Amino acid sequence: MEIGILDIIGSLPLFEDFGNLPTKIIDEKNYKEIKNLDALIIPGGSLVESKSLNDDIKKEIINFDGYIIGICSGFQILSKKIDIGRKSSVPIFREGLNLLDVEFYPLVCTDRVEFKLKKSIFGEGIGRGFHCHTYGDVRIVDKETKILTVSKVKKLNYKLGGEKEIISGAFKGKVFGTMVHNFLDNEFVRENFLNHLGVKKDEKEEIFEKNKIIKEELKRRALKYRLNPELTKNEIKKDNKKRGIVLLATSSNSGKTFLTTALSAKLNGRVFVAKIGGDVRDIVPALYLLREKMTKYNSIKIGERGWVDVSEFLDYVKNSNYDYIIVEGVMGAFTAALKNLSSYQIAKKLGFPVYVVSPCNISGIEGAFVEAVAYYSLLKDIGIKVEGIILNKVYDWKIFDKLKSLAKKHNIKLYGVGKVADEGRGLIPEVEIDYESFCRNAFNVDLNIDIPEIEINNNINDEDYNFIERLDSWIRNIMLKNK
Ligand SMILES: NC(=O)CC[C@H](N)C(=O)O
Repeated sequence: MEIGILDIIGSLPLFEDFGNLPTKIIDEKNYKEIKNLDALIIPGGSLVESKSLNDDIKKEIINFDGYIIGICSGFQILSKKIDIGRKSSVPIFREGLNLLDVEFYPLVCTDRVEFKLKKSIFGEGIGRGFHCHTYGDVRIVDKETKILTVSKVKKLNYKLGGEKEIISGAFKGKVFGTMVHNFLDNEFVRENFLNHLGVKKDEKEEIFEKNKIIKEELKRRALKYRLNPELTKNEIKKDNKKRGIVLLATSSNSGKTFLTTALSAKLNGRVFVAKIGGDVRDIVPALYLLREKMTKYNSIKIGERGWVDVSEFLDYVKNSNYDYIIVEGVMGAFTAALKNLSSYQIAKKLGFPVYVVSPCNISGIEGAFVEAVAYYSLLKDIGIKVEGIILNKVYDWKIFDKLKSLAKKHNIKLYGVGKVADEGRGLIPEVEIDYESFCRNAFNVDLNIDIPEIEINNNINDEDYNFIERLDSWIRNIMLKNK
């Protein structure tokens, strides 16, 4: 039994376990072997956005007569066409392989879901998994293609609504696709599939053995190691310390995702990235680069958005063997503070040191610095350990240097990250993202910040946050000085 997993530019072959079924890596070099497989799994990623499939690979997949299982991006490329024109006034269609009579349109969903599996070679029943996509409006356009999965979702396009059922998967003949990550990790799904393939107990063990070996190989091929070959040898634990930070911004669109990715690219050690709130799409580039799995611990709840609460998160990272924990905030640090739904409140509960990220493209470098200093001071007042400021999208280093000297005089650590020369569509997370290009750009960033040791004691200080009072006393102090 040989089950292939596609490992090409833009794919996420370790984003989930795929039931531990893959036994063979199929890449840009050995794609001719697809025809010898019993089944091919096409993982998620940015296969459409990265234009990952060349004509030769396309041909092999189209002519393959075994089972094809596409997950998320892997499902999208099996379709007729995908409109990736999110935030565009006209659709931007990309052609799929036309193996399923399905069309895709923009619909953001990042929920953990329960899905109903319709009768198929995977059996039928209720399973669990998660959604993490931008183009998730699945429209079946021909009767020959049937519904495979229906997911229960609560949040679509960022809006929390009531619970709703949406079509999340389709199949026709031996071609299957679903938007549900962890689909094959549902034991009944995997067992039914193996039974259908006629796999007996011994052979199943063999599959799992081979799977362990190829997973190690896939990890070695992570973009992080391809970019930093020296880390392949050195990446051993130096000490038992855990280091970590939270990136809090002065606004949304500050480039936190880019910085999280940039940090993940160069750190020498095991890196765990997490997102405050539900938008796990933001940490996928880092997971792409590191070739780490998406788990429920990668998203910290804020109100009803997100996957695990702070205490569950802290327990998990405390008992993990990660060396670095990088947490990305959502929106600005104080957005929704009066509803007790802001990133700074989560950062405070975590107790990790914070960097203030301030983008220079709206109020200029000077304005960005002023805003960042205000945030810095208020966060400190609130009792958060602020480690420094990162000005992002710096366009003039002379101006930056002047501010840096000033910051130094006041003992504030100030870092700058230059503007990315050409921010094409594929480099804007909210619009369209090509993981390979985004991560390569992030790797080129020169950002050498201190990541302090953290103490995780999980005695969460559940004080009743009264933001207005905090703000009041902070303003009073400023006004006093001005008198
Ligand atoms: N997780 C994924 O595979 C994402 C698929 C695709 N890039 C989307 O955003 O819709």
